[in-house]
Amino acid sequence: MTPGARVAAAIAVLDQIQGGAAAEQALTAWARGSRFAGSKDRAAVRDHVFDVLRAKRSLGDGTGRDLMQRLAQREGWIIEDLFSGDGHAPDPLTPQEIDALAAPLALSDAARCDLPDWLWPLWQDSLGDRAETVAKVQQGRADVFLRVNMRRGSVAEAVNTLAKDDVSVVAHPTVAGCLRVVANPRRVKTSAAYLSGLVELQDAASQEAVRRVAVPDGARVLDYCAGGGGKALGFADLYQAKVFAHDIAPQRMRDLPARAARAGVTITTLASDGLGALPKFDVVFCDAPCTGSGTWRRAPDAKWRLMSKDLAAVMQSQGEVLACAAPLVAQGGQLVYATCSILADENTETVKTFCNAYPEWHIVEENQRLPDADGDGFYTCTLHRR
Ligand SMILES: C[S@@+](CC[C@H](N)C(=O)[O-])C[C@H]1O[C@@H](n2cnc3c(N)ncnc32)[C@H](O)[C@@H]1O
Repeated sequence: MTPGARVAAAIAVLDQIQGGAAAEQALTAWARGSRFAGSKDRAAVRDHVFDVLRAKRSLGDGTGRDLMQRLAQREGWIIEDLFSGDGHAPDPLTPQEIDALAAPLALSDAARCDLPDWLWPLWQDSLGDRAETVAKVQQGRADVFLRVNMRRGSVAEAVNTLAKDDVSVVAHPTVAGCLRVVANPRRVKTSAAYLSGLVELQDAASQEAVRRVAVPDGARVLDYCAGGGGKALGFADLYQAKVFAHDIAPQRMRDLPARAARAGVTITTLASDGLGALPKFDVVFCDAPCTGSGTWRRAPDAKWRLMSKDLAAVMQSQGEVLACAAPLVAQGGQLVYATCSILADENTETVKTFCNAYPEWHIVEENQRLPDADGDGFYTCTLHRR
């Protein structure tokens, strides 16, 4: 596909999304109907779509065609070359479009920061004088990070094995065993290092969250909201612990046995029924359902789809998770609450509400990481029983 044809494809996908389709579904539907598109074309179209979605409001929030014109302008691309009308490229700009593009957009603070109006005050309450900076970080792309699985080899072995597949990495500045992919991130999943379990895809912030937990040798660790099992795999790799995984939706853990086998670790999945009758756990890690506001660079349509009623529902789930997980913690054990959100309502406020309802629990350590060049936003709070 020519660069113009890729822009035309992105316009079609963006129109679907602006019409209410989810981004991943719209991209998948386009790819299915475009068998002529190679992997580089699909990647380029996806990048265009996601670059627009991260900054949809500050680009003027119009049709797919309007948005791609504004993106091209922002990126300094030669618009006439892309909107040429040649082959499968979009039609040339009309005189009205040329005038519209020349006029600066009148943007509210929320639009400039690419957030929905209803969320902007909550965002400011949560982030104070960093509200704008953090919002603007989320307008850009996030790097891909890998966790070296120490059970399979060393960091040096991982770096060398990845290099053989042309995947270049550098060490994360603060998180041990974490590598930033600096070339060919799309080759990771087919690389020998990944297929042999030497590296796992995981954001630096999630890796740091697992490393923050002090897990004694022989401890029983429960990843209570395991989902795909990223945190459980991290615990099993890093600590001499017996690791268990649970999720209210057990089908989300379906790939975990294969992932654990690839990593060379043992993780026991547990059903909700009978969980309370099992011996208690020394660590119960609750990677609670959340808005994902710390990861919106990776899933940018989530911030546009989120409604205030969704935030209320997610906060209710978070309270339920803590209330159900707390009794599973052994005497002297730790309850760790975590989210990949940066909204105080889902973090400090949820924990405060829990501690008010269950005063036997108190906060021992709290950490809020904000999204930046070195990873996503992530919150952890360790609670002990009095
Ligand atoms: C943020 S995701 C977990 C991500 C996962 N830990 C990982 O690292 O890939 C939250 C998970 O919590 C689960 N969940 C939601 N409500 C729950 C509940 N009441 N009890 C247990 N799990 C719950 C969801 O099914 C979802 O898989």
